[in-house]
Amino acid sequence: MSAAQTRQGTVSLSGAELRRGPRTLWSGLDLDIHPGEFVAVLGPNGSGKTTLLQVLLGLLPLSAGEVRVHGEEPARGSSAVGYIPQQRALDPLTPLRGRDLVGLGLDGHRWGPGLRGRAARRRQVHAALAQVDALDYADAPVGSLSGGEQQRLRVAQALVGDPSLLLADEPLLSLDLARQREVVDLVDRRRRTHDTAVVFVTHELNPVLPVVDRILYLVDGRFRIGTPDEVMTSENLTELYRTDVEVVRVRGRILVVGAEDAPVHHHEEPAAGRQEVGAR
Ligand SMILES: Nc1ncnc2c1ncn2[C@@H]1O[C@H](COP(=O)(O)OP(=O)(O)OP(=O)(O)O)[C@@H](O)[C@H]1O
Repeated sequence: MSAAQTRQGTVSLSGAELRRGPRTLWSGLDLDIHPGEFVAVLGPNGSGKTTLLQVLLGLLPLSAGEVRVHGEEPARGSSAVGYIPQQRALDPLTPLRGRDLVGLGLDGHRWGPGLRGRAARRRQVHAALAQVDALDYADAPVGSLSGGEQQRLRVAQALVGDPSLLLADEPLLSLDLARQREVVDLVDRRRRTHDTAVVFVTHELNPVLPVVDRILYLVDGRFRIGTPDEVMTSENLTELYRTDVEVVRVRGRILVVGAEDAPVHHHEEPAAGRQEVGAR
């Protein structure tokens, strides 16, 4: 990576605007995301979180402003960007093994045919499976695996191309607390060991709170960007939701009261050993 690209950050949005039909999802968005940084994207349904990932993937152009990923316009199929799409249940009858699913993350990238390409590919898939501790079930049909095991494989699929930017769209959906923590830990470990920048769309802030650096909170065209302590205040959320909202901190967790669709988990029990707020 060149010095200019490093200075610019992994992701750079300036004056970014996205309109869909008559709606402006967001505008005037300035955000630089640095190598190794963990950014959580929060917001109610339809606030444009997935759309933001689509822009960073090069699938959707901005309506106005500029976006750069690694200093360049985002390009579809870049191996420098790993993507965990929103979870769809895998067909229980799908004939894929875990190993095959992870290998799909390499297709369309850099492996040519031939023996050397195949051996390198096998090594790469093995390393990604090892990174998420999924070697034990790598040869089982994916449809027979638990939700948590399937999610580990999706993380491995996103990491197999050795990306320097990881985009994750609600990767905690329908996982229990222990599995949520495992996925968050895997992603956190990856960005610490490889300096991979992370953009993590989530409805549940508390599971990522101990690892998150900054939050982008989108509500109906308005947004706030900052550390959890900067963003998660009653004043900010009252302004964003345009209704009285109270943000309460209880035993290191953040509860949002008053905005019915606020994407923060209200009911989970605190997890032992994870009491700190936004601390790294
Ligand atoms: N192809 C499209 N054409 C027009 N509008 C669209 C299109 N795709 C999405 N939208 C609209 O853009 C808005 C933002 O959608 P997006 O999926 O980004 O929201 P989100 O914040 O990810 O929501 P959720 O939490 O429900 O996943 C929604 O109102 C959606 O209906």
